[in-house]
Amino acid sequence: MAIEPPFFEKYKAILQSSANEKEKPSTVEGFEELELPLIDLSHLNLGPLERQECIEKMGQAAIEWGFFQIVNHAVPDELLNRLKQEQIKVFQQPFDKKSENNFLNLSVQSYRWGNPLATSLRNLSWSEALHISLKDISKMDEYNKLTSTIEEYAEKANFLAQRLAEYLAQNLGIKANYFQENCSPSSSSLRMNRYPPCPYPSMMFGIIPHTDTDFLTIVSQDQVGGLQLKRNGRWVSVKPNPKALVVNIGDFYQALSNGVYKSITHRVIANQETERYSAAYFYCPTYETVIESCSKPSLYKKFSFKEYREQIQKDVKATGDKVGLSRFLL
Ligand SMILES: O=C(O)CCC(=O)C(=O)O
Ligand SMILES: [Fe+2]
Repeated sequence: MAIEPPFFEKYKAILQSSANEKEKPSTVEGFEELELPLIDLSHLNLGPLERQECIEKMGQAAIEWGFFQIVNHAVPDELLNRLKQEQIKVFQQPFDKKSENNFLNLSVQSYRWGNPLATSLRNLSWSEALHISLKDISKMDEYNKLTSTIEEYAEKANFLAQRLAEYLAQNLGIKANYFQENCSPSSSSLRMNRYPPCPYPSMMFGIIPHTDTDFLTIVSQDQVGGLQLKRNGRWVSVKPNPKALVVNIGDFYQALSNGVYKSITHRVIANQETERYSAAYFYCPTYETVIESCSKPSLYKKFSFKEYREQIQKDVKATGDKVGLSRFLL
């Protein structure tokens, strides 16, 4: 049975009408490949001076890039490999099974592909994803290796994300227990992405340009490459580093930091030959948490995670895409 989602059948009309369009998404070729600022977390345990330098470097990267990569992050390679193997196994199941409403006992729409509301190639992602809200993990079959691996990974990722968020907060004078008070291991989510080979890589995206709806994201990616971010008005490719995890600032940290840390637009380019896997851990607060700028005058209205999500849902329905933080500008 076929594992691939029926991209061609579903998006036939868009594919046909877009073949002649002048303005197509950018192609794979010709992007500069950059190494993200590298933060070695082992420096936090050296001396006070190295520790301070490391924290400042992280803050600087969050200001100038909105992205950095971390090594010596204490997530074992063995666990990352196991997560990838389980991820491969789950996506290799037949499409009919993946798209069942109670697949893995998760909430409806945990398994996603393409974009049900796509109106053109610009808002169509050539990928499939399992988006697991971590509060759902208790519903999954507990004797399953996928469940236990996700549980193990989520615990490590949560610990790491909280530490990163706290170090970043030190540069801004946000109170030390802010994240402990507002985030819990079950308020975050894990999105496992699979990018199948795409027959038209020059015409469409693996994931359309977006910013992340969270405080920060920790991404584990394989060596295929394709992640790009917008830097000084240009798209640049992130060079994969097998030892590193990628971290990016999300909309909530941009709002909390009053625009100091940047939630940068990023995307994934489709690849004609090779499938690609990544796993993104979204560090989020509880729904009721109200996010408010840490300094005055505030650039943004305060909003709860719930309000923000509802706004995104409205915008996606109306435009096929999320509008994001600019909705909340004062
Ligand atoms: O696949 C990647 O490298 C990034 C994925 C991503 O941006 C996301 O899931 O939000
Ligand atoms: Fe993202």
